[in-house]
Amino acid sequence: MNKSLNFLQNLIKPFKLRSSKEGQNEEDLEKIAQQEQKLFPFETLVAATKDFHPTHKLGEGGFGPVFKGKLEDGREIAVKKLSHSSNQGKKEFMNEAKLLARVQHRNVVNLLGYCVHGVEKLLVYEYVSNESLDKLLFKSNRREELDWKRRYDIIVGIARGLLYLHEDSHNCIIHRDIKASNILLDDKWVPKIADFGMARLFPEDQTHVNTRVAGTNGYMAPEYVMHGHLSVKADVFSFGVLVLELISSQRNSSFNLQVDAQNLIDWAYKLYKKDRSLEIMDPTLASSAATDQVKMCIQIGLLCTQGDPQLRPVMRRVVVMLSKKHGTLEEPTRPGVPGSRYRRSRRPPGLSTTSGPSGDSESQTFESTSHRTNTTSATASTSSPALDPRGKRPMLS
Ligand SMILES: Nc1ncnc2c1ncn2[C@@H]1O[C@H](COP(=O)(O)OP(=O)(O)OP(=O)(O)O)[C@@H](O)[C@H]1O
Repeated sequence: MNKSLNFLQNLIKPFKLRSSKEGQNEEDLEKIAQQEQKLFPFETLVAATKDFHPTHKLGEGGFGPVFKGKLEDGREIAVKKLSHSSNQGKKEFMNEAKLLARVQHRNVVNLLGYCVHGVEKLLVYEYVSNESLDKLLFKSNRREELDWKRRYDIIVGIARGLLYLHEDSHNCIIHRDIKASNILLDDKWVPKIADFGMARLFPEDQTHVNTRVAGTNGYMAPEYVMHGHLSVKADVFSFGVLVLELISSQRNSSFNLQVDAQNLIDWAYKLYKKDRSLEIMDPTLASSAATDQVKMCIQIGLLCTQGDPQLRPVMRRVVVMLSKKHGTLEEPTRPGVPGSRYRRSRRPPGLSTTSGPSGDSESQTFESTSHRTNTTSATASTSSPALDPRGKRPMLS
């Protein structure tokens, strides 16, 4: 009896082995497929963030809270829990997130993957260790750490990241929300553009909940605020504002000098016309600044913020201009009046929001609103000027 049992067991052994190996293989394949699809299991994110513990919270943006986490393999991540107001279906969200996870550039915050769990939709980003640019530039006493060389490298890095989004990624991505708080710096001061592609994830984005107190942010191109005309030139405008902010350490939106100017770019333009543009420079840069380079960057900032979008350079040209040691650049024309991404009340998307015909958006007071306008980010064709009323993709007019 024992003999025959042994015989039987020996007969079954190889099959048993094979089936457990197959099981292992299946598991491995599943893992590979998950990695390929950039799909994170919810439990992995729960474990990484200690169940989204408040002490792990990095902050809260218009799209929801962000938590710091650590994966089992040691990688640090930032997990963004999207607010439930995204009406996007699961499948569509996954498709869009998968697409965005393919966007990879040294100057863009990498989206490592995503997760859907019940009603929860989460995005998993690489963790960027230094502060966001606005905190360093405007809110801390660490401003001096940003000497001219660092600021110049940051300007060049943002320009390259934007060029990639506009021209070199698989789709043209118009960011629509370039501003100092959306630039994260890593431990080597490399700037990384955050929050790209959000309009793809919030297609009905006029329902986007924004819990923060709204205010003028002063980065939005006038043609976009007033007429809903969206093109890569809207990002170029915001980039120009950012360049001038980086040089002056002043926010365009809360520009408060006792000078005869509406805002920072207006002030910079007036001084430029008098050949005194260097006066906008942050005094802490005096010892580190290469004045010719600073002047050139001011001129580039002014070229990018010109009122007429046609006259603004594309990012490829900006990157070339920044790489020039010397050489003449064209003369900037009058700057446009920047607007705000917030509006007073809900109006049909695409219509004028905050800035009146007089263009005095900077002097207006904006009320807190529970809705964000459709101005986050879009994927579009470079030549598409008009805005998709659903806020997702610009359409050909
Ligand atoms: N990948 C990341 N690495 C490190 N910190 C991050 C990362 N992404 C976001 N954060 C931090 O999380 C906080 C919230 O970021 P989030 O981008 O959601 O909002 P925001 O930029 O403050 O506002 P908005 O939604 O208007 O752009 C910020 O303090 C930001 O610095």
